[in-house]
Amino acid sequence: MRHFAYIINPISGTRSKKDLPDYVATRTREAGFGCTVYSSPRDGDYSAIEKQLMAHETTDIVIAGGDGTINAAVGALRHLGLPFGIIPCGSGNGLAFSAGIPKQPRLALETILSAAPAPVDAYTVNGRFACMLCGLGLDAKVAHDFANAGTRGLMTYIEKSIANFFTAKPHPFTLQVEDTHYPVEAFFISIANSNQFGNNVTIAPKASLSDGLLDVVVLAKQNKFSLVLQAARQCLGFNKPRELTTLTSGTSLLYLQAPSIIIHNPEGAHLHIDGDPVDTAHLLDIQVIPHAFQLLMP
Ligand SMILES: Nc1ncnc2c1ncn2[C@@H]1O[C@H](COP(=O)(O)OP(=O)(O)OP(=O)(O)O)[C@@H](O)[C@H]1O
Repeated sequence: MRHFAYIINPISGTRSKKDLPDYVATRTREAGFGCTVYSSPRDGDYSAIEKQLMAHETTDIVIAGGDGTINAAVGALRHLGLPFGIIPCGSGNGLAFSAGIPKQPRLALETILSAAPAPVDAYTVNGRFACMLCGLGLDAKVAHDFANAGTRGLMTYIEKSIANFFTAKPHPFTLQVEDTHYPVEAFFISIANSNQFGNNVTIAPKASLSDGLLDVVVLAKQNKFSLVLQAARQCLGFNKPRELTTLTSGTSLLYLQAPSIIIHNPEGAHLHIDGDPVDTAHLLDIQVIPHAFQLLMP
């Protein structure tokens, strides 16, 4: 018999999750399966939960949280080889929405109970697990401010994005794909596995969750009006990915796909991984992990 483990983050997003444990347990048992409900560990240490998963002969792991919770749970538990499901309960829910998982927790649960697992890529940033989107510069600074804001949710995210937009300054970077080096001053660099930032705002509309490629988007130094226009063109899917070797210097928006990339970050621009702020580095080695885990998705 299938046995579902639900890992619920009590603080992600803004929606109350008070009734969620009872709801998922009742509905899962009604469907004829076993289940256990856990709270996500605040410190990201999943070793105690892992022991429980094995003791209960768990067959499926369902994460109710945002991208940060998915990152921590999948990074810690994917070696078990069990399929993951997502009930989107975060502020952005980029991976869940990229995978077409419904926003409503009840519908997401029905998808999980009936879906077949499909492989999804992930990647590492200097060896650290990432599954959705990481970024350097402006959006990472927003992630740092968001984490310190005291409130979560979309409105807080928008407020922090607007405040940072007006003060943002470009940073020097060098992109390295195989033997090609491309120096660029940029407001931000996003490296996406999913096709969006979250909340269905696309950053790399062509990004596939399972093509073995990362989508890299760079917004280079330009005036802020042009920055908005270029970002809008990218979000609306007007740009096509190009080879780094074909880009001329002075290009205001770079969009490329590669299985790995090295980014030199001499000024130590802020870094986020899956929406959570992390310590930055002067050299970032980013490598895709093809078919890193199985996701229950429509
Ligand atoms: N039991 C817990 N108590 C308190 N904090 C927790 C707990 N479990 C996880 N966390 C923290 O919750 C934070 C937010 O999680 P998550 O990223 O999933 O939500 P979000 O930021 O609201 O959504 P999204 O990432 O989709 O924008 C993470 O930084 C994580 O460390």
